[in-house]
Amino acid sequence: MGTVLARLRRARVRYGDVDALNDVSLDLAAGRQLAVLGPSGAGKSTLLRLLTRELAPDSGSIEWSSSGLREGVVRQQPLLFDWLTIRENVALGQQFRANHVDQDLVGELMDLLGITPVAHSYPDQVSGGQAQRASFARALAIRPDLLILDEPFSALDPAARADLQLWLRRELTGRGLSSVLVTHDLDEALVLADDIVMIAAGRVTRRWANPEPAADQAAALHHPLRRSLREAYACLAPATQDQEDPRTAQATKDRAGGQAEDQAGTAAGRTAENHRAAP
Ligand SMILES: Nc1ncnc2c1ncn2[C@@H]1O[C@H](COP(=O)(O)OP(=O)(O)OP(=O)(O)O)[C@@H](O)[C@H]1O
Repeated sequence: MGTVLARLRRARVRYGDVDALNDVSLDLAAGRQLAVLGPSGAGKSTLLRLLTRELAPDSGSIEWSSSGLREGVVRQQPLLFDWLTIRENVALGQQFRANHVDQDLVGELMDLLGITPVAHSYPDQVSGGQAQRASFARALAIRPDLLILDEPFSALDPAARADLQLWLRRELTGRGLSSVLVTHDLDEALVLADDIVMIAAGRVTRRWANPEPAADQAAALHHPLRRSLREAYACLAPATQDQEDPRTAQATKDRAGGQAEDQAGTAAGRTAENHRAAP
């Protein structure tokens, strides 16, 4: 593995009596995408707050490869300023950081994200998908080394979500960026992540390497790691076990070989799992 941007070692964060994170060790490698899965209250947001430096560990450590690393953040809601146009919102991160706006880059990102037609609109005049695209453009406009993504697709409709996920994967790879994505969507993790960790009760409980991310959400349904992720997640959140995802039901029907293929998938999943995420 190449350069490590950030290294957490045995990090612990407490809020009063609550251990929100406990004994978490992770490497964020340059050019790799990490997905963090886990049920509600597992500690995912707390982990992101360490990475955005809003918090420091109570014990253990977080070491950065450089003090000048740039982090772009995209959250569940776009968090745009209502009194600024979409273009002004996109440029805002640059303005804050450098007191200078690279208008060419802003224009290029808006083109890439398909929001140039709404450049002069205000946030309450655009769709939720367009607003979230503006939030991605704003994060990328600071030329980040690391993108921190806190369920950035969860408020989007399925078509916009799939579209933006594919766009993001291409951009992350094309620009050589690293990302940390918190998501509840296993298929999203399979599309976007090279490494996947599961957190429960503040601890990392499982790690997977994903040597071949799925091409899209439909391909994720047949991904060799899917069963393993699903089983691990179901153990943590029993309610999800009974709720058959309609996409899974269709995928199951599609499988001609049924059980034989399941076994092959599980075996392949195990092989991929053995190639574990560091450390
Ligand atoms: N400011 C706070 N004060 C006290 N306890 C907190 C605070 N923030 C989070 N917690 C607790 O810390 C634990 C981890 O919370 P965190 O928000 O990191 O979980 P999460 O995995 O992001 O959950 P969700 O998926 O619901 O957003 C939970 O038990 C939560 O109740």
